[in-house]
Amino acid sequence: MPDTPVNGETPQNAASASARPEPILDVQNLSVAYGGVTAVAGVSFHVGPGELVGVIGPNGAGKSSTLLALAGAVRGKADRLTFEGTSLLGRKPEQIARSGFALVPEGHHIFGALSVSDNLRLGEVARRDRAGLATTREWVLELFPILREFLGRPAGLLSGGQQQQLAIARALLSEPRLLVLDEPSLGLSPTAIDTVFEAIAAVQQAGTAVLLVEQRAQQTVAAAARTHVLGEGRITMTLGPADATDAELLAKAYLGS
Ligand SMILES: Nc1ncnc2c1ncn2[C@@H]1O[C@H](COP(=O)(O)OP(=O)(O)OP(=O)(O)O)[C@@H](O)[C@H]1O
Repeated sequence: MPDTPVNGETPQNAASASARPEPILDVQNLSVAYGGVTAVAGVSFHVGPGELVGVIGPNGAGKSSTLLALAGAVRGKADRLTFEGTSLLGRKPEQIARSGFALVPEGHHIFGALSVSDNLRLGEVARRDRAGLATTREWVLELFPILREFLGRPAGLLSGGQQQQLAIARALLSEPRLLVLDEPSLGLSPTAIDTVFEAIAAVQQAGTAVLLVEQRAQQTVAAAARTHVLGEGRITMTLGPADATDAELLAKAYLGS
């Protein structure tokens, strides 16, 4: 697949833009700077309803900064930054989190002293529909059976992979329309990584849109409808599932060359 311009949308995408459904997340020309350091330099991409979209790239490419700007945790500038048609610019992280946008940040951010069950309850606080909540809880525990087994155990005693499952499960309990994951495979064993990727596929198949930031290029490209390669704050390529078997292309994408 050829390199794409800075905006990262393929020409085909651009041509069919009028035909595609309204994106759930629309990012146009997003930039993030920390003082004089530019971390994200004009990134554009979209996530359609129920789509899984990937973002890969080496350390320091600007992946986390992009997600933090979407979630309102750092201030970004953009021509357009909308979630379900509403601008995210200038909104507070807690407002964004309550609007159906769930970010699972890098690292697990679970509460180690609390039980698995109590950690899960924290994901339920904004839910008003108690009947629907019971269904979601059951679905989440089916996705991550290990959590059901350890409901009464302090979350700090779980393995890294189990803690990551807990963090994703907690986010799903808020019943987000968009689940945003920042490097969920980081530090996990190969088996735990497979479990996390299987769960992400199941989440998407259940109709939730997913924005997945990863360093596991091959698995991400295989799973996502589109995977944008980020290098030095810019989208340098956009890959499709068929590219997942092209080792040379993936290496080039990963090395940012
Ligand atoms: N709070 C900050 N203050 C100053 N510079 C920062 C800050 N956070 C990130 N940066 C810089 O911004 C650039 C992008 O960092 P970012 O964490 O977004 O990249 P990343 O692709 O997520 O990397 P990694 O995979 O290592 O997490 C890097 O040069 C980084 O040093």
